[in-house]
Order: sequence, then structure tokens, then C-alpha cells
Amino acid sequence: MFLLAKPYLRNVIKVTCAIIVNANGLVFAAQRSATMSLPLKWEFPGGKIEPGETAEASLIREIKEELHVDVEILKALPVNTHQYPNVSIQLIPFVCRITSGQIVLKEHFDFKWLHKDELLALDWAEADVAVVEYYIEYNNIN
Ligand SMILES: Nc1nc2c([nH]c(=O)n2[C@H]2C[C@H](O)[C@@H](COP(=O)(O)OP(=O)(O)OP(=O)(O)O)O2)c(=O)[nH]1
Repeated sequence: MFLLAKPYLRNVIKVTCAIIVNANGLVFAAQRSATMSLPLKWEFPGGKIEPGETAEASLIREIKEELHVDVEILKALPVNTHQYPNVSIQLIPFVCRITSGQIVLKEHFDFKWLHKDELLALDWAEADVAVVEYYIEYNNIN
């Protein structure tokens, strides 16, 4: 009863995402396909955490499924909670690097490797904008 009175607490989906950085410091951005939710929006690859899975294990699994590469997690960035019209997403970002494999797009429509200063020009999924901004700011300071 108490929880039902707080609809904003329902439908919170935990989603991990990978900010993959290459040896030149470029960042990987992926474009969702026309048939996915948030069609053609840009995002960091990743996906929903499954029951019993850690965020880190989820990310490594999702990246293998979506891009066919193995990644190593270098750093966790702050979680961004974003309210879409029908669902609230907790976006859990990790900075990563590829340890093996060549990228093959299994689900996405397109991808780009971009300098951090080019990132904000993309049409990002709304939940990602704060993550991109944090990443840019963090890299300007460090
Ligand atoms: N993977 C990923 N998903 C994101 C990002 N930003 C963002 O809002 N999302 C949303 C899109 C989806 O609603 C959800 C992640 O689900 P998913 O990647 O497993 O995608 P999906 O196609 O299976 O999702 P859905 O169509 O079933 O909603 O989080 C992001 O940077 N990466």
C-alpha cells in the first residue's frame, strides 16, 4: 500500500554501460537500431542487469553479446538515474578497454570512435547526457 503510493519507485531498471576507450584516448559510441527502444539514439553499449548478476559481470556479458569483444573494467563512474515517460533507468557506467577481439555490431546500427570533445554533438539517449558530461569534465580535470 505504502509503496503503491509512490509510483516513481516502480519500474526502476538497472542498466550498465561501457565507456570504451582505445589506445588513442578515443571513446566508443553506439547508435541504437531503428527497431530498438529509443530508436537511432546514441548510447554506450551495455544492458539490463539480470537477477543475481553483479553490475560488472553484466557489463562484460553484454559487451560480448553486442560487440563480440572482451573488455576489462578500469573505473566505475557515478550512477545516473533518469526518468523516461514510462520507466526510470539507473544507468551504471564503467570506463573500459578492449582486451581481445575486433568489434562486430550484433545489435546496433552504427558506431563511432570520438574524441571526448566531439561526444556531445551526438543525439544521445537522454539518460546518457549527464554521463557524457561527467566523463568530459572528469577527463578535463585529471
Ligand atoms: N545499453 C544501454 N541502454 C541505455 C543507455 N541509455 C539508456 O537510456 N538506455 C536504456 C535503453 C533501454 O531502455 C535500457 C537498456 O536496455 P537494453 O540495452 O537491454 O535494451 P533493450 O533493447 O533490451 O531494451 P528494451 O527495448 O527491452 O527496452 O536502457 C545506454 O547508454 N546503454
